[in-house]
Order: sequence, then C-alpha cells, then structure tokens
Amino acid sequence: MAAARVGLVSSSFSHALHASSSSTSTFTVSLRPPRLRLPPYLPRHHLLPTNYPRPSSSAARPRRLRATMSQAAGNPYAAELAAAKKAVTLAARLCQAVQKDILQSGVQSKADQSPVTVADYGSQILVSLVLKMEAPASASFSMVAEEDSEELRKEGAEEILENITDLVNETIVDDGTYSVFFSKEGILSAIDDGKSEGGPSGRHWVLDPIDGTKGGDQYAIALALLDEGKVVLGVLACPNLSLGSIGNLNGGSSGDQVGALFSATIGCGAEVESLQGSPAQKISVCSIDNPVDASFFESYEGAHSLRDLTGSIAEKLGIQAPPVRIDSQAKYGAVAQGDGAIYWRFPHKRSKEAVWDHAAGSIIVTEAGGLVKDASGNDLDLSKGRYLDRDAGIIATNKYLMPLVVKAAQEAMKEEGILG
Ligand SMILES: Nc1ncnc2c1ncn2[C@@H]1O[C@H](COP(=O)(O)O)[C@@H](OP(=O)(O)O)[C@H]1O
Ligand SMILES: [Mg+2]
Ligand SMILES: [Mg+2]
Ligand SMILES: [Mg+2]
Repeated sequence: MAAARVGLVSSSFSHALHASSSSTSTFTVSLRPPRLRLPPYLPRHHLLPTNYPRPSSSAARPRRLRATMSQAAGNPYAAELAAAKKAVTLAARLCQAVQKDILQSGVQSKADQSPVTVADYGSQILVSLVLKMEAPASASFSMVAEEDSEELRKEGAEEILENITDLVNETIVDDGTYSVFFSKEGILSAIDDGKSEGGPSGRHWVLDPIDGTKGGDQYAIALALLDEGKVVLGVLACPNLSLGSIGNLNGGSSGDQVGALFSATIGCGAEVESLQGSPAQKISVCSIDNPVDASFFESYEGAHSLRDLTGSIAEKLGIQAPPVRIDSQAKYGAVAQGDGAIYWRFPHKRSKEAVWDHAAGSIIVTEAGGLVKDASGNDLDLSKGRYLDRDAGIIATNKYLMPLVVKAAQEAMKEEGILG
C-alpha cells in the first residue's frame, strides 16, 4: 500500500497526500483505507435519548425560536466556524459509539484523580485532525486542550492505547472524508497537540473533548477559538440533549430529535441546530427580570459547586423553582436558548477553573444576549493561559438578573465566610 507520512499542516486531503516526508508527522495518509473493526465491546450508533428536566416555572418559557440564515453571511470567522462544527460533529460520533457504561471500562485516572476515558482521548484526536485539515492558517496551529498523553505512555496502558487507536481509525473510515490512518505513536503525538498554553496573543483553539466525563446523562464537546485574547467563536455539541421540545416543560416527546449543536461567532449571534444537520435556529436568553420567576442550572455533581451557598443565594433572590442539575456546558446552551434564566457554579475551594470548561459556553451565552461574569461581576478573562484568573464563582444570566445575582452572591459568600 502506498502511503505518505505528512505533517498536519495541509489544508486539504489531496494536498496532504502529495506532501513530502516529515520527521514531525503525526499520522499516515494511505491510498487505501485500512480495514478496521471496532472491538466487540464498543458498539456503534447507540444513543441514549435522555433529556434534562425542564424548569417548572412557566415564566421561564423561552421565546420562540426563529429560523435564520446561516452565520456564514458576513462572518469573518465563517471558515473556522465550519471547521469547528465539523470537528465536534465527528468527535460526537465517536463519543456516541462509546456509551457511558462501556466507556467506563476504558477509564484512566489522571494525577488529580479525575477520570479520563478512551472517548476523551479519541474526541481530542479527531478535533485536532479536522481543524488541521480544514481550518485556514493551520500552519500556526495552537490548541489548548484538556487531555495529554502522559497516562497513556505509562506501562500498563497498552491495551487502552490500542483501543483508542482502533476507535479513532474506525471513526475516520466510517466518516469517509479523510484517508488518514493513525499509528499508536501518531495517536500519542496528536493528543499532545493540545498542550498549548494559550494566552493573549495569536490564535488558539480551546477544547474540552468531553465535558461532563464524570456525570449523569449530559455531556458536551466544547470547542472555541481565542483570537488576540478574545473568544471569537464557540461550538458546543451536546449528543444527549433533545431538540424541539423547548416549550414543553415536562421534557421531550418521543418524536424529539436528540443531539444539539450550539454555535456562536462574535457579533453574529448564537444558534442551535441538530447534530444530524437540521437548519440552524437563532437563539436568545430569556427576558425574565424578576428573580422570583427565574430558574437556575447548576452542576449535577455535588462536588463541583457549593450547594449550601447556592441554596442561600436562591433564597435571597426569592427563586421559587427547584435547581435544575445537569452536567457539562450543556447548561450554557440551555441558558442561551432561554430554557432557564441562570447558570452558576461556586466551586468548593478556590479551585482552578479551566479555560476549556467555559470558553465555548460563555460566547454562546453572550452572543445570545446574555452575560457571563465571575462572582464579583467581572468579565471572564480567558487569555491568562490554561486556567482562568477569576474571583470565586461563575454566573451566566441575562442583563436584568446579573446585578441582582452578583449582589446576592456577594452577600451569601460574606455570610458563609467565603469572602472577607
Ligand atoms: N471539584 C471540582 N470543582 C469544580 N469543578 C470540577 C471539580 N472536579 C471537576 N470539575 C470540573 O467540572 C467539569 C464538569 O462541569 P459540570 O460540573 O458543570 O458538569 C469537569 O470537566 P470534565 O468533565 O471535562 O473533566 C471538570 O473540569
Ligand atoms: Mg476532565
Ligand atoms: Mg470540562
Ligand atoms: Mg473534559
């Protein structure tokens, strides 16, 4: 089989195929796709049609969705947006192939004891591949991504590495866009494409390959582009989130499409479409201005946010509706489309918040007309490297509620001794 080893700098497959050898190569381009089969314990095309519970307050009903033209018209980042959508859609396909329970069989523990799975690694590799193949200016490719190859290079990780390699190659063959084959070394090297430190100058992709690894039903593949220190686009693939039941507060009907793709580009608004490719719909945050009518989202995982504190903030605001707890940045998507009024997180300690946990979600909310601030009411600064430099807590809501929520949060934090 003829094959050319190439670096990931080509903007098209045909270009890549004719590229000369490079010692920095991370994958092999083959003239004939390899014949690969998923291991039997990794079933394909199996979806969990789950939905998060809808807020019970009728005032939290969102505005009707409006069909819009694609964000391509007049969008200076149209090419990057198209590449980002393609990247997370392909990664979502891999994630769907590896369902949660099966996914746990390939679980690795990171140094901080948080889990990372074959799907986290696989998703990160596919996003990096698609961005390098599709996005312009890929010669200066920089990506700040959550995972690295350290655990996979350790003794005992051979089987997991083999599973990831098979899974990634199988997904690429199934998709059919790229005739690319990853070796095990290529897999390790592609994961480490995400080691950039980001920062205030130049362009950096920011990726959470699976947000919500350790959680309930919801997870997201979250990808954003940072340009000169500002988030300029974000896409959020939520494979288990239902579309089409937005006005139905009792949850989705069996006819609902499952799999949502949120996207936003700076100055162009925010949209949602089906992961299977329905026309995009413009979205906007709700216009509730009385907190009594508001509902709020917070982490499904109790360890990720101080529930005593958020209970006290909710009480100060007079919020009647019970908390809606879901995993991942799907919460940002839910606020952006007006499913609820507020998303907040107040970590237990002043733990570091990673840029990939907020970059995509925050621009989707701000482009939907909302605000995203820290607990002191300051804008988030995602240009400080891999972690946010912020005051305790993150709040996403509309412009009416933000000052009220910040005030209540400050008071509650003082009472709890969290602020001096
Ligand atoms: N103790 C903790 N406090 C705050 N956040 C935490 C945490 N442990 C993990 N996280 C972060 O919370 C994210 C999930 O967000 P949420 O709580 O909104 O579902 C995780 O993303 P990953 O699943 O990508 O690791 C992880 O970055
Ligand atoms: Mg993680
Ligand atoms: Mg995350
Ligand atoms: Mg993650």
